[in-house]
Amino acid sequence: MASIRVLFREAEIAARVEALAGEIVQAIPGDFVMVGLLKGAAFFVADLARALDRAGACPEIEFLRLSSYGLATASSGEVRLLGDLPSGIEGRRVLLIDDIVDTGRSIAFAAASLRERDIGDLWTCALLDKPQRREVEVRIDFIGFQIEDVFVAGYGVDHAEKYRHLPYIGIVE
Ligand SMILES: O=P(O)(O)OC[C@H]1O[C@H](OP(=O)(O)OP(=O)(O)O)[C@H](O)[C@@H]1O
Ligand SMILES: Nc1nc2[nH]cnc2c(=O)[nH]1
Repeated sequence: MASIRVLFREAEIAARVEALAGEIVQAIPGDFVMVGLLKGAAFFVADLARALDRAGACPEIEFLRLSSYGLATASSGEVRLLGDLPSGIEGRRVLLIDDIVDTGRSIAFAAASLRERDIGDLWTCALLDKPQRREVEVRIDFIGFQIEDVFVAGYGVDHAEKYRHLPYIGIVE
């Protein structure tokens, strides 16, 4: 059984999510759709949506379900689409949201898939960013925290499907 060393406590995450919502409403006035990447981004999307409401936005919420890591701690190199959006995203402005950007493959795959549907402007947001690990070039407009090359879990992020339920984010050791 792995152990988890706390990296970001619940209150620290909440404060950063609140600040990110402020940055997002400044940059994206008007209507937009949040598109979260399941499963990892579920908690982040839920908290960010409520923070966006407090900041004065009223986004719609959709999800795409992708998988790349499976039970492993390294990307399979192949992103699979396990669950798609309903129709009707054409022409909409989208804020694409993931919990973590590592190689960049998952969010780049999702961004490409959205662009194929003729959406309006697209912004990207990640709670955690590991820039040292990037293999695919992708622009992240809103970043919660930049972290080193460590494997993390908690707050929706799993290690072999465990630890998503933790209210904090920790390093898997
Ligand atoms: O930048 P990348 O190297 O693509 O890694 C980031 C992705 O890896 C995790 O997803 P995972 O495939 O583990 O699926 P999950 O969201 O269901 O946990 C995480 O939620 C990101 O979507
Ligand atoms: N759980 C988990 N999934 C990831 N996917 C890409 N990087 C990570 C990570 O650090 N932790």
